Amino acid sequence: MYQVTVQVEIAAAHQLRDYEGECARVHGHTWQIEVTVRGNDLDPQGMLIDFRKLKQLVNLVVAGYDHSLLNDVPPFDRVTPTAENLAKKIFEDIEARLEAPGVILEKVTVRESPRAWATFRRDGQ
Ligand SMILES: Nc1nc2c(c(=O)[nH]1)N=C([C@H](O)[C@H](O)COP(=O)(O)OP(=O)(O)OP(=O)(O)O)CN2
Ligand SMILES: [Zn+2]
Repeated sequence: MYQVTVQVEIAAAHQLRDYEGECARVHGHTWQIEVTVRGNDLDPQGMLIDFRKLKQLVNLVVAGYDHSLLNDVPPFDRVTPTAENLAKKIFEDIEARLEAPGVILEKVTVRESPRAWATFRRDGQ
């Protein structure tokens, strides 16, 4: 089994709702979004999926969040933009658009900083 991982970055502000502490105020992060796919078979070029194709897809999915206040961008106008919620939403959006036979989306990790991150993956995977 092979795994391929790519990472992209966005700059965005957010604020936590119903939260006691300074993170309830608007503040920003350079969010790192790490996406891992897996599969058993390589194409004739020896790739599970081209890094560039996967990065393009991730960039497409997160483009609407870059340089935004996440709390203004659906669904985060209703759902608090925690790293966990962002990871799940990005996972679902990538999964819906991933057109690569035999390539399965394994996990999405969203880092607010090098010291704090959240990962979403499907149960049992
Ligand atoms: N489980 C989660 N906990 C917290 C989240 C989150 O998304 N999921 N988010 C926050 C805040 O956004 C906060 O900006 C991040 O908190 P923290 O990592 O503590 O940020 P600091 O910059 O203060 O951390 P240092 O490591 O001290 O620099 C809070 N919790
Ligand atoms: Zn934050």
